[in-house]
Amino acid sequence: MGPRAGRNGGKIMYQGDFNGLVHSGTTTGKYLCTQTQLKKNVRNSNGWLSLKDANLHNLKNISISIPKGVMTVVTGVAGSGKSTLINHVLPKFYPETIFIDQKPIRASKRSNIATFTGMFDIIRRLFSKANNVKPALFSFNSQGACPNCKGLGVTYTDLAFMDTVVNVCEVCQGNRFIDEALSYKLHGKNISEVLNMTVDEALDFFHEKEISTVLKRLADVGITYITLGQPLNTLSGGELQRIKLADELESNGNIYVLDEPTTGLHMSDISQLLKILDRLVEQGSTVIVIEHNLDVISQADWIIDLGPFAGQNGGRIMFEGLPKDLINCNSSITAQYLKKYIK
Ligand SMILES: Nc1ncnc2c1ncn2[C@@H]1O[C@H](COP(=O)(O)OP(=O)(O)OP(=O)(O)O)[C@@H](O)[C@H]1O
Repeated sequence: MGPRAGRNGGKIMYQGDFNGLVHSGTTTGKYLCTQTQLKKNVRNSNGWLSLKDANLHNLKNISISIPKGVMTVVTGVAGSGKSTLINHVLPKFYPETIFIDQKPIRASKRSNIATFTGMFDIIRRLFSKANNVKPALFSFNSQGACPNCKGLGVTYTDLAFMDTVVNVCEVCQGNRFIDEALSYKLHGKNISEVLNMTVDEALDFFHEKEISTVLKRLADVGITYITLGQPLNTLSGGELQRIKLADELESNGNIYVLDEPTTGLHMSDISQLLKILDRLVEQGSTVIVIEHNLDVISQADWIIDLGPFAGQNGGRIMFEGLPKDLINCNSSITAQYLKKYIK
């Protein structure tokens, strides 16, 4: 399916056998043709995070140093202790660690990209100033809300023993606002039309620095095609992860952890994710990724491999060091796979 995401997707790009897909010229086909290579120029660390005597769950009293200012990938078979070490032990030593995951941001049906990024407050102020009325009139959470759907744009009908039925609000026709709010315009568009703009369209529409900076960050992580008003609870895990990363793009000196961030991502999404992680590192942050995906492992500056097996048969450090040296580590299962699949 493709060719891209959101409104720009939804078309069948190819159907047939695997061989045909490889030669189809589609984005998926092109990625299947490319051979993964180990990163040649790894970055140097600018310090170390030190974890001592970790014995939680299956960890065998291990002590380890994780390089700062580079991307470390933590590998090992399922159940070897990766999450225990990085998600549970690391924050005990470094509570400032920031976890970026694919989980819902806020379950609220009312949150969207515009509210989450703080852009909506600025947009409401612009509407207010242009029309000399209160900003609250342009809020679907208060004064401007359609009274029938309470600003949700849809109504929910609970049916016993069946899924809730969702209908477009018959009063506002899904645009969430009362008529008075919709009668006011900013550069020729009403507030509902603005929320229906994609990030790309909004970048053309808004020239105010406060808004375009936020929009640019979203575009940088590939969120160009989502409308400002799309509820956060309808975004995919990969999209949520990118929105969280967009929020961090200007930060530096932080410690970020991502636990299997490639889950559910297409190969082209993975290369975009790697570019974002690189940008965080270039800005002076430390990135630690727990991953099984060879495309990510191959781009590490430093690798920590746990094993040898799962549960009580795991919890030991099999390897820590540069990716090129892992290849020669005979006791590591990860090394055997790296040798097979990576040039
Ligand atoms: N809360 C817990 N209590 C007891 N044992 C646990 C707990 N959490 C994890 N374990 C065990 O510790 C071991 C390591 O689990 P962990 O989740 O760290 O593995 P992992 O390498 O991250 O695996 P995966 O790749 O499947 O996520 C496993 O045997 C697991 O069953």
